[in-house]
Amino acid sequence: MTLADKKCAPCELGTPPMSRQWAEKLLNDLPGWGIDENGKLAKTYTFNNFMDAVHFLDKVAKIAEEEGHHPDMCVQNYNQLKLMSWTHASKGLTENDFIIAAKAERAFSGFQKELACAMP
Ligand SMILES: C[C@H](O)[C@H](O)[C@H]1CNC2=NC(N)=NC(=O)C2=N1
Repeated sequence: MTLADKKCAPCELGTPPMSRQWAEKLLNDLPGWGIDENGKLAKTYTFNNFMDAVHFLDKVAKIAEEEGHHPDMCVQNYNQLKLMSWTHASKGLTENDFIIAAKAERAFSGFQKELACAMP
């Protein structure tokens, strides 16, 4: 089962964060993702315009709500969306963060196809 097919587990307060080496291993399956200066799993997506960034934010928001696991999301530089995920309950990274990232990747490839079809 790929990360994107998994479901997020409920975030139990105090669950220890995953090891750095496990995190590095899972990063191999997530092109363009990294661990930022705050220890969050992060990626910045770039779009053709502001509204595409906002529309993709909405798609990720629906995934997060469905999974009960919510990344920080920042629309920046008018056409970029930065996602930053960590598990508040663990004050660190857990597999949930990688599941959200993998689902965002899958949503992004679908969104790119949608945009290509819409192009005149
Ligand atoms: C009660 C609710 O499920 C929890 O507070 C969830 C909500 N979304 C969450 N999102 C993230 N990123 N980390 C959490 O610990 C978390 N906990």
